[in-house]
Amino acid sequence: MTSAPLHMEIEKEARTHQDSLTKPRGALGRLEDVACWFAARQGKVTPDPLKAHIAVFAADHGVVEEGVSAYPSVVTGEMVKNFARGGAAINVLARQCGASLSVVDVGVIPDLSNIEGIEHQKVRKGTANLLREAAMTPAECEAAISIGRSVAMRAIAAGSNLLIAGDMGIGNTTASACIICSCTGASPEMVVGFGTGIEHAARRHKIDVVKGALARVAGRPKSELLQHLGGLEIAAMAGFYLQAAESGVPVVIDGFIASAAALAARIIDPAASDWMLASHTSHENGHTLALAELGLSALIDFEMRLGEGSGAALIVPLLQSAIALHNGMATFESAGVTDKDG
Ligand SMILES: O=C(O)c1ccc[n+]([C@@H]2O[C@H](COP(=O)([O-])O)[C@@H](O)[C@H]2O)c1
Ligand SMILES: Cc1cc2nc[nH]c2cc1C
Repeated sequence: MTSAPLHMEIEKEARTHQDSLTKPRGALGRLEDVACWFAARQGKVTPDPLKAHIAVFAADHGVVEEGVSAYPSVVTGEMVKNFARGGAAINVLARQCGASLSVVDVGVIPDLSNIEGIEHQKVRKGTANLLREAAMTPAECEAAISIGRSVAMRAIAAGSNLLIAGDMGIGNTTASACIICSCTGASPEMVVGFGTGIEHAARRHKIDVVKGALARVAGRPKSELLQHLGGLEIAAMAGFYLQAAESGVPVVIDGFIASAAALAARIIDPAASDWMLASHTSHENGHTLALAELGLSALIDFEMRLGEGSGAALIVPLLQSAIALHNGMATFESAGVTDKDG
C-alpha cells in the first residue's frame, strides 16, 4: 500500500479563497497555509472542522540498563496507569481540545492486564538492549507496526479526521536518537539530548551508547533499522502514521520520539510525510535535524520535552482556528470592502 494522493487543484482553489478574505494577503501567516494544507488533504476547498484522536503507545526499553535515563523503567507502567485514570498531561490536553484518547500497551514490562481503560496489545515485555542485540525480532517489529495500523484504522472508522500518536517509554530518547542519527547521518553529539533530565556526564555516556549501537548495525539495510534500534511503541507509531497516510487522514507529529517514528515510517513509504504536520520543536537536541529530514517545519516552540503527544494536542485549537477563519470570514466582495487593486 502507498500513501493517498493529495488534491493539489483543491489546494490552489483554497489559496484563491484565502486571498479573497477580508485581510491583507498573507496577514494570517501560517494559519493560511494550515487551512490550505487541510484543503489539499480533505479534498475540500473549505475543510471540515477537525475531530482529533490521540493514541498513546507505551513500551519499555532494554537499553535502560545502560543508565541512559534519569528515571527507572517502572515509571512507564506507572504512567500508563496514570493515563488510564485521566491524570497525565495528555489527558488534560485531550479534554481541552475535545480529542478522544486511547492508551495502548504494546510492550510495557509489568502485567497491566487487570487495568481498565487501556488497550492490551503487549507484543513482548520491553525490547532487548539495542546496544548489544536487535531490539526486536522482525516478527515482533511487524506485530507492533500492525497494532499501530489497526489503532489508526479504528479511529478513522469512528469518524476521526486528524490523528495524533503519543509515546510513553522510559529510555525511548536513546532509541529515537539512534534512528535519527541513522536517517540523517548526523553525529550522536548533535542528536543525543538530556531526555527526562540526565546530567552532562550521563549524556556523554548516552552518546557512547548510541555510537555503540550504530556501530553494531553498520552496513545493515535501512529496512532493518526500526527492528534493530527502535522500540515497540516507536514501531506502533510508525504503523499508525503509515495507515493514516494510506487512508488519506492527516497526522500531527509530536516531539523527538514521534519524529523518529515518522522517519521510520518514511523508510517504508517515502510519501507518508505528505500527510504529516509538525506541531512543535522539542527541547531535545537533534529534533530540528529530524524535522528537516522529514521536510517539516514546526508551528510552535514552547521548549517542551514531554512526549505523550502533548505538543501535538496543544496545537489542535490553533489548527481549528485556521480552518474556522478560512471557512467563516467574509470576502472583500461579500463585505463590500475595497481590495488593494481597487
Ligand atoms: O517527545 C519529546 O520530545 C521527548 C523528549 C524527552 C523525553 N520525552 C519523554 O521522556 C521519556 C524518555 O526519556 P528518557 O530520558 O527516558 O529517554 C519518554 O516517555 C518520552 O515520552 C519526550
Ligand atoms: C513522570 C514522567 C512522565 C512522562 N510522560 C512521558 N514521558 C514521561 C517520563 C516521566 C518520567
